[in-house]
Amino acid sequence: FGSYYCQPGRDVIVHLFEWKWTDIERECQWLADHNYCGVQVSPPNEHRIVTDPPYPWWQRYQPVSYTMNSRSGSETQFRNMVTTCNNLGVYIYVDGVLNHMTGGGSGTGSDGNSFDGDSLQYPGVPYGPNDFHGSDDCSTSDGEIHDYNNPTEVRNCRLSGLRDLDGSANYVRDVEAEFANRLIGWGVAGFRLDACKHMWPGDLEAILGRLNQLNTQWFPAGRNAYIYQEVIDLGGEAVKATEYTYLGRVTEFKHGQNLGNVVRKNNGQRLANLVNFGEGWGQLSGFDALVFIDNHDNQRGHGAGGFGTILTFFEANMYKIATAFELAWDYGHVRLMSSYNWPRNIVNGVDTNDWVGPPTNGGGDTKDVECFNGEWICEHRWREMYNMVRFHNVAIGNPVSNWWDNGFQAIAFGRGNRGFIFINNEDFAITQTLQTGLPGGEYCDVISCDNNRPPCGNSGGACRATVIVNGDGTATFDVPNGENPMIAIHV
Ligand SMILES: O=C(NCCCOc1c(-c2ccc(O)c(O)c2)oc2cc(O)cc(O)c2c1=O)[C@@H]1CCCN1C(=O)/C=C/c1ccc(O)c(O)c1
Ligand SMILES: [Ca+2]
Repeated sequence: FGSYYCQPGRDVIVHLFEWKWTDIERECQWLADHNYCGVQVSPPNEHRIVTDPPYPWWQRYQPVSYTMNSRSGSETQFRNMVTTCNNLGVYIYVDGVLNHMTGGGSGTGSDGNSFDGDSLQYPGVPYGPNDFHGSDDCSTSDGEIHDYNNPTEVRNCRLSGLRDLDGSANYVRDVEAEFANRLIGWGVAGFRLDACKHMWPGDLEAILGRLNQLNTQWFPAGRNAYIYQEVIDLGGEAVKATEYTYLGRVTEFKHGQNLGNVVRKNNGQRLANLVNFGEGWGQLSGFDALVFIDNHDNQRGHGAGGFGTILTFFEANMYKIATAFELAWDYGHVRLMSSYNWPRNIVNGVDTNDWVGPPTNGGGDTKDVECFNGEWICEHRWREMYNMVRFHNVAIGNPVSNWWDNGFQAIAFGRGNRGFIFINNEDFAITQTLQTGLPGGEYCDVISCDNNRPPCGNSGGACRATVIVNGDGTATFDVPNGENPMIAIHV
């Protein structure tokens, strides 16, 4: 389940976090025009409506049932989005929350179904007490996870109060597989499975074994759903990401942590050290890894070294450096984050507003997306991002080549004869003549310009001088420091 299907020349997926289905449907034309492979969407099934704090983003991660009315829209809107996007060759990956239901307390979900977390009643499914882990599965006094060095506790006890489903029960496995198969029938291409660290690999295996193959209206016959499992493994815990790689891909959280530390120059880290970035840094095999700079949770300061490590749109210049490297490098399946803005307020290392949900008119609705209006960040639409997606696509299948570094904070490397990038994270400009491996000719810097070949397109005056590659493949790079300290060229 670790291999994925993209239209030719496409590869990168983007997480349109908390976008409504109607907005994603509209965005798929632009995503097709810019050769993105697909979109990760927020959990589409019925979720709790949390009012204290008011409508936090993590209410989506408290399922009430598997019916399809959520903050992002209705079943019809979801199915229309899948059809429109699939017809454009932009595929949909669903965020599946299979480990748990809600926390304690009772109420009504986003699709009008009641629930009672205290008595373990979810009539919208239906689930009852028998479908959850109990004291014979979880041995802690309060039923909560406390010891992350106890793999049974991590799987069978409650994660921050969330009612923990018994994934060993055939009924639970059948119900969850039926939910996934319903979506597969509509044309969904795969799933991001939430909180897999808290599920037994064997239980996940049983659910995946129940999945149908993808809808042949859009996919070749015999293709399995693409599966990537969220396992937050930064080392130091009993549960390892490698326990899940036999089932599909696994999120590699060390990737964003390492790149954040290197680009921030934390504890003497150097860009030159990236020469063997990937498995050489103790990360998963690139063929098992789903990689990213930040995700919806750690962009809010949770985990992975908190605010001093993970890079986000708040640190835009460093974020673009890390993303350009990630897209030019040849490791893992890349997922870009696309965020909404919120009033970050760090007090004693914690963001007091880390719960804030997407832009709303109040009352837990979500406003229509308008990129760059101060509310929706749309990182995937930043020129530096979508132009490096094109670099990434052009370079697919070509090895890293012609590596150069200055031993410190400046590097350059190519991808066969397809592309070449120079990244200068020093605090001074650098001029260097290097072997690029590219055919001779005139190239535009795709970081600052619109096009890869003249006419470069001025992109608001940002476009820097062109790069002349000589017949022998050498070229001279004049790379500034500071804002966008990179030059990237490709055929
Ligand atoms: O302080 C919080 N949580 C306690 C810290 C535990 O963090 C959580 C982890 C978590 C954190 C670190 C780990 O190493 C780990 O194995 C699990 O995974 C979740 C997954 C969910 O589907 C729903 C959740 O509420 C959580 C969660 O609370 C706040 C308030 C409740 C939601 N939440 C949160 O912070 C919500 C976080 C969250 C929500 C969805 C995610 O997919 C995710 O990765 C994190
Ligand atoms: Ca569990």
